[in-house]
Amino acid sequence: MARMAERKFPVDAKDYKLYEEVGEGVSATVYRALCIPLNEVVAIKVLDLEKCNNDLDGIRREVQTMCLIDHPNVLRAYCSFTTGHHLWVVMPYMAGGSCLHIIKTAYPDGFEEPVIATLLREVLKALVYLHAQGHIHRDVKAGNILIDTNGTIKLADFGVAACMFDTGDRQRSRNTFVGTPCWMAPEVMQQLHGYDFKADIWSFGITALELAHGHAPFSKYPPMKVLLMTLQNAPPGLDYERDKRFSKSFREIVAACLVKDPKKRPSSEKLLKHPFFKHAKSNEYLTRTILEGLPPLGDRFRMLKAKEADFLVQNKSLYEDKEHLSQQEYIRGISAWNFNLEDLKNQAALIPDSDVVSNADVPSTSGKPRDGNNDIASPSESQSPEPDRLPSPDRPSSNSGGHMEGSINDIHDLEDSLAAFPMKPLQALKGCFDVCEDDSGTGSPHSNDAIQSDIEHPQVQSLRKVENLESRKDDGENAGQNSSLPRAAVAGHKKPFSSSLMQDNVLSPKKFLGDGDREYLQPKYTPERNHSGPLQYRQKKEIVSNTAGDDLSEGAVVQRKGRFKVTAGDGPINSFFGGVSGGSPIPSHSSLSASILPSLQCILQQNSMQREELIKLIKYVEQSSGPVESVETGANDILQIPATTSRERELQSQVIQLQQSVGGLVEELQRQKLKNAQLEKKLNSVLKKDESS
Ligand SMILES: Nc1ncnc2c1ncn2[C@@H]1O[C@H](COP(=O)(O)OP(=O)(O)OP(=O)(O)O)[C@@H](O)[C@H]1O
Repeated sequence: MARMAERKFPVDAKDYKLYEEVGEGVSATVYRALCIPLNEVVAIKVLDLEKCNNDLDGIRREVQTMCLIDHPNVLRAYCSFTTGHHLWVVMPYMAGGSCLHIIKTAYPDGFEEPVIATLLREVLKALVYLHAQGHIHRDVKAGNILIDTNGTIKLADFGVAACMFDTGDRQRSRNTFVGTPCWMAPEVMQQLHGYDFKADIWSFGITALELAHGHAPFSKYPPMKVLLMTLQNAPPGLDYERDKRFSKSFREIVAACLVKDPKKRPSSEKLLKHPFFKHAKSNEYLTRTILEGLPPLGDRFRMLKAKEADFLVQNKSLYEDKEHLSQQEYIRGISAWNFNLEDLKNQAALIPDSDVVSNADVPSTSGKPRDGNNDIASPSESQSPEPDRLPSPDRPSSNSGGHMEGSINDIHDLEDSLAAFPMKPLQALKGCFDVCEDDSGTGSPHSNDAIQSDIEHPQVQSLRKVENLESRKDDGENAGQNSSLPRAAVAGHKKPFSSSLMQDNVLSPKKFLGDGDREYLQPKYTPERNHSGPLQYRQKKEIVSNTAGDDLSEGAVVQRKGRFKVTAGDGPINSFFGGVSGGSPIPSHSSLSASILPSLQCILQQNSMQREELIKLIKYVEQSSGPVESVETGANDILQIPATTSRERELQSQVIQLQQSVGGLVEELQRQKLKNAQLEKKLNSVLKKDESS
């Protein structure tokens, strides 16, 4: 390290030669490059500051952290500098790429246990170091585990790292909703008491499953569903049936990490001593087993991009349909997201019940072979739902009741869980979807893309041209025309207004009817789809923009934040070049209303439903104080009111009990009246007798 620090990496773009693209994240593109004066191959992460919204603090933090890092398992930055509106971060080139890339290229069903143990041991070493330094990484996942040709493993990407020792404003970042949903710990989602480095342990457990299965649990679901499932379901884990190939110690370590109560999770230091790591081997073993025979990183990256482009081109017709565009938006799900009960119900209805089976709903003894694409892991953990699970009184005990029933149950599930959500997480869930800055063109006649093409560094521009040409070749005839659309042309796209109030047609129930739609939402390419994978998303975004072709009206370009980020410490979302300083503590009116409105609407909607039911109940109670005959009719009326929530059902049964007791009292009264009348009669006759005698 000391030797490296002595070498001075130049801070001028002219001193670097960019080669091919080797990776893409949400806000960055990574190139292999040559540092000319030092004659050393490096990786350069090029961040488009315009696309980073107001997260300049985050970027600064990432770069600062990366420069200060001094550990063999943590990727450090050599230097960083800005050029145009791009930030270049120069770092060691990890020629093997990320574990996610390797999985996608050659191990779609995951790695073998010794490989996993070796990878995870190295990652844990990085976490022990970071945690000891007071850092929470907050984005541990296979996409951020990089490997070099000699098998060295480094944990990368400090885009969302937080410092445990921060005070004041920065401390608040730990109450901020960041991370990638599938890997995100429940306490990070819930935002009740903040979180600490144990959040990384959860992500580490999810990463272990990702390495074992080739994808993270719930990765095929849209973000909101992932959030709900993570909060509601028992934690995922390794399944005895499906994961027979893995050892008991592997199952144990995963289970130890994926405990919902962060206090019960072991520290990184303690985990490192777990017997599971007896299976770990040398770095050289990794080179032999997972790197040998792989094409160079740049080629692999291109192949993956082409594969995804193919997928999108093949499904072009789907994307041309406006409704599907909305659906596509929904799948990508962030910027136009609406936190709305109806939408959540619709979402639930979209997911075939076979996919919606919660961990808690599947008996582990079923021994049923699971769909290889099913991302929901671990029936084994499912038998004993955790005590800290959100209450869900109407949770179905099984999903065997057929498709419709499954969907309906799931809707109830969602409703109940929403009802059970304390207000803060409710806001947090809303908050997890950034409202993008005004991309709609209302503020600026140019989109980011247009600006980008104007002032992009010439090296990046020329690489983009080559990339465009290549993608034209790859996309074949159909796509050629579209993919050749220059970015500047696409820039004319009117991005959807990013208010949180979604247009009515966006998630209208009518589009959830057809099976085709379901297929669309659960495509055959499921293993390929990973909502959290930066590469796929970005690729989709571009291709969809292109394939959308003529339809420039809406939904074609939606900017997604790969990590969800909001809340306490975060000020308004503003553009780096928008003239508004980042990190202002006072939210703008529009961002405030965008964050609060959906929650208020949701509450209003629920209130008005409850109000209707109450009016019916009051009417009934008024009627029931009338003649006895009307009681029965009234009771029938009551019973016909669909019981939508358990509270309503409770009220209904109370009313029925009251009716019954009123009926009983009336009968009793009549009996007493009769008795009285008889007594009166008797009394009268006695009196008459007395008078006559
Ligand atoms: N030093 C490196 N050497 C080789 N490849 C790299 C390097 N750094 C990053 N990559 C590749 O580029 C991809 C994107 O990089 P990175 O994750 O840093 O971008 P990001 O915008 O922060 O993405 P994310 O969405 O994960 O936050 C990585 O997944 C990895 O495949």
